[in-house]
Amino acid sequence: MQQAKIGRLLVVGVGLIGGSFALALKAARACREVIGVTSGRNTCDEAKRLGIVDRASVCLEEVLPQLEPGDLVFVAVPTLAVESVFVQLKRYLPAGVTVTDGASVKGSVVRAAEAVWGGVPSFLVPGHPIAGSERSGVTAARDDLYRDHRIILTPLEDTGVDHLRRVEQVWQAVGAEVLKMPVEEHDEVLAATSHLPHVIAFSLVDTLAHDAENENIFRYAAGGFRDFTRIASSDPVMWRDIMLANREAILKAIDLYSLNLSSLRGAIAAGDSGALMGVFTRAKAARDYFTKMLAKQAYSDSMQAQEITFIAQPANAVNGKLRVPGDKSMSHRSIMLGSLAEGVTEVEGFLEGEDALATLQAFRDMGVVIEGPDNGRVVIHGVGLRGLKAPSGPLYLGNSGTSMRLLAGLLAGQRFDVTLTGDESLSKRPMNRVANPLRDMGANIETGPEGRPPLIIKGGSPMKGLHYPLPMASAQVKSAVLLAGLYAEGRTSTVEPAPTRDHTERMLQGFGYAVSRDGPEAALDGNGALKSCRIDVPADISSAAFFMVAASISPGSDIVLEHVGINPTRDGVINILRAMGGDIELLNTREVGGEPVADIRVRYAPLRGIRIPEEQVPLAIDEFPALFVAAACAQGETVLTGAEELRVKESDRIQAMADGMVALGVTARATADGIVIQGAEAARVFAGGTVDSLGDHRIAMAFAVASLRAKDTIRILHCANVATSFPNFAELATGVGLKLQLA
Ligand SMILES: O=C(O)C1=C[C@@H](OP(=O)(O)O)[C@@H](O)[C@H](O)C1
Ligand SMILES: C=C(OP(=O)(O)O)C(=O)O
Repeated sequence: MQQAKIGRLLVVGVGLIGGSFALALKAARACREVIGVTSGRNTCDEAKRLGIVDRASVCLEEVLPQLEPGDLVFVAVPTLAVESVFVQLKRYLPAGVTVTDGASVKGSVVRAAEAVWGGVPSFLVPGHPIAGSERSGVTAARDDLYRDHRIILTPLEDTGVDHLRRVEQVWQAVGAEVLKMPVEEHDEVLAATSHLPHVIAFSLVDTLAHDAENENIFRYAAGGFRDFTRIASSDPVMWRDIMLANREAILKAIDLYSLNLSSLRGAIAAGDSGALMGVFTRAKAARDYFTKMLAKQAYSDSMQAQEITFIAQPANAVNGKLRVPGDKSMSHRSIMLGSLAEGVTEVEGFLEGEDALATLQAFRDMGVVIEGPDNGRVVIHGVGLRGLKAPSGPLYLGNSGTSMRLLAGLLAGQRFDVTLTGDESLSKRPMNRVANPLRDMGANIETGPEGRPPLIIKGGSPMKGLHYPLPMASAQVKSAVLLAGLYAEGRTSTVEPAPTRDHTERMLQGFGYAVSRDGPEAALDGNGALKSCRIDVPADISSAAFFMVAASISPGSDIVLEHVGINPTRDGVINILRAMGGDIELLNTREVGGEPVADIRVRYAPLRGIRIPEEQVPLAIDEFPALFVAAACAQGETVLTGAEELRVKESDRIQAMADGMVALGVTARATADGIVIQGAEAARVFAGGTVDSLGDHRIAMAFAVASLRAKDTIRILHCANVATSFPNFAELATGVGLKLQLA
């Protein structure tokens, strides 16, 4: 049985909010008695009959003196009636009793307290449950109204620590999540998210109800009207009070909304289809995002937002045909170049993973109309090289290094200022590798300490072409410089120390922008134009790699990966697995939209350890976590060198994989620029155990694949970011034979 959190509960106002609190506390056995105070005898009787209160009274001053230290008073009357309750509390409330409230406006509660006590007393903890319904009154009370809902408390400087803790504990006892916020912030947030929608719903219904045609309007009103206006059935007194109590913040919200409504009116009047699509696609994306957040699915803000653990039980083989999601690198670039093109670009096969969605959202935030994604289809209404608009706030790029580095280049030559931010992992990644050459081109860019994000880019800097020999083999750096070159005076060229993925060069050419390529050098002239086109994004070889390794290490496996991009700057995983003895066949090889594509058949074959040729490293840079699992299952030693770049990915992938493999009983030793792995021939190479993916999608998926040769269950921590590159990994993996569960 749950321990009582408080002594007695006195609910002042036994309606939906107060009554539900009383019922929930009783259900949680968090208090020993509930006393209700209501304004009418009938409500008292009803509250007792419904079992909401143990006893009830219409007279607050009669009940208050009976309270003792440790008891709690919950004031749940309409906002403007709070002050009269406080007057009584001042006279009759015994010391040691805690008071909280449920009013929707906190500024007015604080003002009422100041009027009565001359300040906010330490025992008063203003609060607001973000739960409710259009129903009101004692009969609407429910014991689960607050379960999984948020409660905002707005404690003040003088609020007593014990009182605050008591209020927090009772809300938690009824299953609510407690947040804290300053009073002013609460009132502004609520004005926008709750009070304004009520104003609009009341006003819409009132407008239509007074129309001469109202009968027809209500008779034929379809689902939309019903959904939209549900809240106009709410309690008028409560809402009148809220409007008066939070007047300033609500007026601000109404003014902003009126401005937007009148510009939407203007767009409709002018037949401006672009402006209408802009508003509607942005709003749809925002609404979908919000639905995903409520469903606790990640979207651009994954690591902190949720915890996912993979539980991978030993499995035997993978079999079947599957198409993994679209290529991440190409998906990013399709949005970037489509936005800068003139005309409408249609993309098929777009990766609906968080990284690519972060890029998409960034361009929406800069005024580009983008329809979709809808089953991998995206339609981008390009604005031309000079058509981006200043975003209203920082561009948040989640976990995506590619988004931040390529955008840095593309935005360095704009006329507006912009700040690029990211999640905890991205905020630790080095950005001077792009900031330095961009500064050499004339850009004004500041980074955080040690060259880490955020990137603060000041617009209006004239850019000039640069010849840039890259200090490291990085497609992101190469692309950032070339994209900045689009805005530079004269010619910009890059020379890479080893071939890296060339999607930027290929796709620019697909958009009709001339890029000259000569061995390691790529060059373009600034101030040209991109012409819209169609893009077919093939399946991502980096995602396919997990299944290539899965099939290679588990006897009896035979798998076909359909429509995979096999660009020669990305095919290191095929070359390395083949060198280890892997059985990989490329079927139906073809060219789609300027990129080579094939169906890849992989069958089990015994692998042997190798010294991985350094020239393969950039061609397989993202596939090493999976390849290390293959190495652990190969006969003999595998040695990787020249791969120090792996240390600055979403995690330090050398250390993360070495630690995880050692935890699973494999002999692996991290070196400064690689790893040495002793392969084992046993049927079950990996012991069971727990490994930490450190929030790195590729580490998480690699250890899931290891379960095919594991003795016991592998638990993989912090796997939410798998959604950045491969949102349906678990579903596809279990479909072909892995035994993977999410917890
Ligand atoms: O340009 C790209 O799309 C990418 C380049 C690579 O990064 P580096 O350029 O840092 O090697 C790769 O690791 C990343 O996943 C995607
Ligand atoms: C390194 C990766 O991506 P990014 O640099 O875009 O975060 C990756 O996907 O493995």
